[in-house]
Amino acid sequence: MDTQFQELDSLQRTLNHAIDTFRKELIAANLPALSSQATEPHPLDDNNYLAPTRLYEARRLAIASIVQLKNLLQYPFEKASEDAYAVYDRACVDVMISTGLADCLGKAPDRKKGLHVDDLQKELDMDGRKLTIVLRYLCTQGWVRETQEGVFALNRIGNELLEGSLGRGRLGSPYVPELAGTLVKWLQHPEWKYSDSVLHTPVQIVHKTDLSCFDWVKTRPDLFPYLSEAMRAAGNAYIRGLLTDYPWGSLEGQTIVDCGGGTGAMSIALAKTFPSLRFIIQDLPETLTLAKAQPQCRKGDDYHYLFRHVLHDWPDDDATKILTRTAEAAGPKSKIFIMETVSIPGIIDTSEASGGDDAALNALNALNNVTYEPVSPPPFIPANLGAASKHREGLVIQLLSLFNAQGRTLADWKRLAESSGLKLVKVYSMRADMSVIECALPAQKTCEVC
Ligand SMILES: C[S@@+](CC[C@H](N)C(=O)[O-])C[C@H]1O[C@@H](n2cnc3c(N)ncnc32)[C@H](O)[C@@H]1O
Repeated sequence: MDTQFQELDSLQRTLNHAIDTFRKELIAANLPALSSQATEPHPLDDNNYLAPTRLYEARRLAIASIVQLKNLLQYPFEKASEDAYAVYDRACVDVMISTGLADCLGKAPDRKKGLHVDDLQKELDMDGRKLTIVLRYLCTQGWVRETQEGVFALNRIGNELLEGSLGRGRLGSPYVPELAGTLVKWLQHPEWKYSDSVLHTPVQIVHKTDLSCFDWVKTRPDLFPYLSEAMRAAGNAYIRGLLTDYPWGSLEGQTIVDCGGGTGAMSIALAKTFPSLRFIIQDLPETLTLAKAQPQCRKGDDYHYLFRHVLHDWPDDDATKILTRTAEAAGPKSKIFIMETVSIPGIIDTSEASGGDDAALNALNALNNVTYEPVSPPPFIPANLGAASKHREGLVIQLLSLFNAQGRTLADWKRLAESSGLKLVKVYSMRADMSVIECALPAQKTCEVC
């Protein structure tokens, strides 16, 4: 390889290989080609479809290399300009959802052709001149396309903005732009900047309250439907990966206590797939502060404990209290399942020692469909696959704003388990935005119950 263009060549090779693999896998899985202009979602868009491992990884690698290439090639001033206006990305998507614009385009008599802004003006009672500018901006993000001057159609991915979709539920999480808007002030707050208290977050600044996020939400029942939709979306978007990439079947006949299980979405999905498993869903009608957290009343070897998207809401001190109560209740045979994101530092390996492009691309070819293992990134691709993990890191920063919560790496999860009297047994990667971090009592701990 010409070393002068090493980075460009390596990224191009990764992208080509990832796209070739993606195409082959689509054919092997008997799936249709992707089209941005299709009106119906592609089978890959369905949260109930689980992509074969090679297809899943090829897609992530392609996205990672496309954005690395963009960063390499783009005029830096234009990148800065894009970020200067990025706030409008979200604002224009909000316009699509909140004004009924997306649903209107979704109901166009000819969805492929779309609707003229004059028709949109009549239907929505909004100024067509202004809507044109909003819609042209949304074209740059891929949500819509302009089929003729002034005529706009919803692209395939735009289905995710329609009523009832998971994406719309995710976007409905209230006050996110306002919370993001206080980040600068909060990070430099004279008294709070080193605090990890749930009482010292952007929530208190935005809502001018002394209450924690959980307590403040109780004063706003009008927000409950949006919060529960956002939670449902976060939990269900990758449900098939969550059900497949951990050997839940090995727990046949046993009982899982779903701690902070909310409306039980995870337990219900598991119960449907593994009917011999039994579940106890624990949550509180009103969320307690950790100070009031109760000891776990289901004790001993008869129980395993599941925490999905619970510990990510809490700073380390509180998360340690939750897991310590669980360790006290667990028996030597109990498993503690933490289903959360394991943050990976975005380090880029450019050394020859990594085996170069070939090692990673061969690893992609060698993936089987029995066990899911993420491939190690090729040179010039960050270890966390960069842009392909933006949605995961986005959740982490949102939770930081809401709860002072922490993004945890593998080392952080291990430390948290150990400081709570548990040991980390194994991390199962999943075709999902979270992993199963399996913990248990250390061998020497004797069960207080049995
Ligand atoms: C982000 S939701 C996750 C819900 C569910 N595990 C899922 O994945 O769909 C966090 C849940 O933790 C619950 N929670 C918070 N504090 C709690 C406490 N002290 N005791 C029990 N549940 C609590 C909340 O009520 C909420 O249902």
